[in-house]
Amino acid sequence: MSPSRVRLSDEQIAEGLKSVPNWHREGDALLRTLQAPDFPTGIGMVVAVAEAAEAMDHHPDIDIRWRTLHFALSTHDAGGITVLDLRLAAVIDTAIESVLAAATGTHA
Ligand SMILES: C[C@H](O)[C@H](O)[C@H]1CNC2=NC(N)=NC(=O)C2=N1
Repeated sequence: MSPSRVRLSDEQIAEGLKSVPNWHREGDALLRTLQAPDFPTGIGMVVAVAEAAEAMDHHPDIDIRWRTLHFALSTHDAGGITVLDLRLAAVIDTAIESVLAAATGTHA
């Protein structure tokens, strides 16, 4: 099994979460919930995340209800949280920020 698909320890997860402060752990998943400004922008976020996840070959669970997006990350093959989930969390944050900046015309 590649190192990236090895379940992380509680300590490793806690340490990794420091780099992705928008996320928190619940059991064997990393979770993030956010509000999009409107439904089309929320869908745009989902599309951007989907493209990034496909490129990584590591995919989030996504739930969107109007403007509320829920992301849950876990490595199914490992039955828990791996470094792939921490990497995907950072990738999702970047994708969301990019779509939001484009939608609101605010580029850093
Ligand atoms: C064959 C393919 O690489 C695997 O099925 C990938 C696809 N995307 C995945 N996504 C997630 N979240 N967990 C996995 O174990 C996983 N495995």
